[in-house]
Amino acid sequence: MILDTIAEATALRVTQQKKQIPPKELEEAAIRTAKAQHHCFPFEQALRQWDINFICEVKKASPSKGIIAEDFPYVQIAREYEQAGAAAVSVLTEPQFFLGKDEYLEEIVNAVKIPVLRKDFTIDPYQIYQSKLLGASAVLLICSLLEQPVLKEYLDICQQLGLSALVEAHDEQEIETAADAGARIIGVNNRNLKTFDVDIQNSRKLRTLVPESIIFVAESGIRTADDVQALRDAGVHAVLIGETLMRSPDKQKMLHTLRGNAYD
Ligand SMILES: O=P(O)(O)OC[C@@H](O)[C@@H](O)c1c[nH]c2ccccc12
Repeated sequence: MILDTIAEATALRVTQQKKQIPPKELEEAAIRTAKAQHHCFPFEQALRQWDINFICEVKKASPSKGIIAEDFPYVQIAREYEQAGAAAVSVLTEPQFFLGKDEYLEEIVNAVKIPVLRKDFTIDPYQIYQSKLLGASAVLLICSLLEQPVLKEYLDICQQLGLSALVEAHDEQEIETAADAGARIIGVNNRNLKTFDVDIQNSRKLRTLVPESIIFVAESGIRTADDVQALRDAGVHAVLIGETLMRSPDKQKMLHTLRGNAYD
């Protein structure tokens, strides 16, 4: 199964990275960085600004779609998202299956003012400390990769670092796990990471299971203004959109169209 394969590759990557910078050293540096900042969780705040808020993703490729963007001026793309009114940017850093890089994230953080989510497959606390040092405002925690006590432990580390966590759930059971662990932001993925099937109704169906005190993000497969409207009507706080924007030559115009106020 693809998710297990990606998780295994990630574990190998982290093992290699630990030889460069030992975990203790990385952890201490991240905690120092956090202490020098005030903890205001900008990612979380950004997702409660408007009736619906856009997290726009910078993604070159994916295992289900192959190469999405041949031409990949990632900093420029992030700037366009910001100019078009995105609430936050999501950056894939997984190198093998999504052709991401930590450097993309670092450069984008330095180029935009809106908060940046590090999209990677978190299976080790090392990656959370790393994300802090790369300048991310949030990390992704995928429920199906993390057992219950581990999820809670990772959320505590995020809290200590002033990092937000987007906790990804795919079904009723995972939503319960996420809420029990204390997630403040739950993302429901419309793409089943085991089969790659996309069903945009998934996040609508599961919306009512998440209390209003927790931010609800609908993720994946969002293509049209009607999709966005349906999710707005269902009361989601934010949508996470990658491919539709990455394939669009005019990202600013596409974001306006999706929002339902095309200026043409
Ligand atoms: O490109 P899309 O269909 O708009 O989807 C974006 C985002 O939701 C998707 O990239 C994603 C959601 N959860 C993930 C977990 C890992 C990697 C990627 C993802």
